[in-house]
Amino acid sequence: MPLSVLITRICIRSFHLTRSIMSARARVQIFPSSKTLFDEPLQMKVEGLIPKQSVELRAKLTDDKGVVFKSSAVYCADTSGTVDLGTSSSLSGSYTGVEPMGLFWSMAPETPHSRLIKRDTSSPFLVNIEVADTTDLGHTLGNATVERRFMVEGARRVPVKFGRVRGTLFFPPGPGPFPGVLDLYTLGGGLTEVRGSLLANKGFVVLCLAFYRYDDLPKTVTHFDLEYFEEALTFLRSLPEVKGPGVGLISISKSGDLALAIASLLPDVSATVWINGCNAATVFPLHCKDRIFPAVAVDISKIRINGFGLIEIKDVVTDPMAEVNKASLIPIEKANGKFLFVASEDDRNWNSYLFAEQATKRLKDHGKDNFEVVKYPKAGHFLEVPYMPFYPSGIHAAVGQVVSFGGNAKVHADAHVDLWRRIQRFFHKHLNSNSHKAKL
Ligand SMILES: CCCCCCCCCCCCCCCCCCCC(=O)SCCNC(=O)CCNC(=O)[C@H](O)C(C)(C)COP(=O)(O)OP(=O)(O)OC[C@H]1O[C@@H](n2cnc3c(N)ncnc32)[C@H](O)[C@@H]1OP(=O)(O)O
Repeated sequence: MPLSVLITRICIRSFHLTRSIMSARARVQIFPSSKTLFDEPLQMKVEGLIPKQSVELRAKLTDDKGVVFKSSAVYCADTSGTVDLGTSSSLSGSYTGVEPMGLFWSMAPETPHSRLIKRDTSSPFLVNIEVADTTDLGHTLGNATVERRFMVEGARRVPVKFGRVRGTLFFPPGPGPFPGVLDLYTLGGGLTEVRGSLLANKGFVVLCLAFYRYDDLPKTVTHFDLEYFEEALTFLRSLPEVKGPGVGLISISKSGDLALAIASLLPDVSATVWINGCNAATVFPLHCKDRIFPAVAVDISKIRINGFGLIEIKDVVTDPMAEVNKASLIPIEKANGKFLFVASEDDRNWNSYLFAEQATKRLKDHGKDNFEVVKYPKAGHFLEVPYMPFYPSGIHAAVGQVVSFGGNAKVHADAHVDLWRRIQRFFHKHLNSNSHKAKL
């Protein structure tokens, strides 16, 4: 190698070395604290950088199934050597622009098509934040660990085995009584505690209910029985901490039709949140004493492959209003409580937007106005809690293969934040609670 090239290389290396030594003490500041609830925003600042230094911020967590979720964003420090995520723009990476919580909602799984899994919400997620030089040396300049918790101090998590009922109960701190909410998740079975544990922090006793493939519940099902949900509601209402008689329901996807049936056919359900569900029984028949709601017909010729090579099943569930599906429709006009229908306009799992329209038309046709509707343009199927990593595709429990769930990451993340406020407001309003209202 010619001497001049060698000297140039040594100079470049020592320049990078000096830069990284100079900024090795970059401080990552987290406000209000490095220990926050999963659904709480936080502010992050990196100080002690070289003025105008280009850095990459990286976030990483490992979920309860061992899947690593990561995000990164490139920033340019200001003239005082600071990157403030509340005001600085990400120039490239997992997101661009000013996104104070971008490092959280834009995390993507290393194992493609994975959903962030938290099995036991009594422990937090630990998110590692790293600040790295963007030069080819890529030195770590600073780091921090952020704890994202699911339960406030004093909240209680109690696994439930009562009669046939299986799930987990979450109690807010204090003696109560609090309004009760039954949380139903989606197809695939198991138990999902994330939404329920966070909702309990807002002043509700929440029973996250498993309905199959969990503990000693059946591994597979051929139909659902309304009586199981009745047993769960009776149990929830019987708790001294629960203010009755009216309770709330929250559902998503497949459990949307279950929630409509529970609210319409069982007594004392005062408020039902339906997120991207259907207005007719789906996938499995629903047995309700002597009445059976058959599953709405599917047309698998409607399966298509989208531009990313992913299966799209949006039109596979046929129109619930079609003659062939009349017996599957849930008679929601029988419900005495209130409904919050939430529909994502880019739901590629099924046409939840149409189903919400049909449900509200049915209520109006029966002279009822006991509902609110919120629609999210460009949001996808899995609407969850704030800052949940976007889940645009995954293995579908009914299809057994990866399907597209739709949505735009940024719009979907904003919908999470907006919806979470609406859900709390809706439950506080209709479940007669005066506590926590001030915060909303
Ligand atoms: C072009 C060619 C195409 C060909 C396709 C042909 C297909 C034709 C069929 C067409 C049918 C079309 C029907 C359309 C109907 C559409 C409408 C249906 C309604 C919906 O859309 S519902 C939305 C669907 N939702 C999902 O799919 C959920 C997303 N997916 C997932 O969550 C997961 O991937 C899934 C599917 C649940 C499976 O994940 P998996 O890893 O297998 O399982 P789990 O992680 O859930 O469970 C593993 C294991 O852990 C136990 N478990 C669960 N929770 C807990 C807990 N909290 N604590 C402890 N243990 C837990 C669970 O019981 C499991 O134990 P096992 O012993 O059973 O392994």
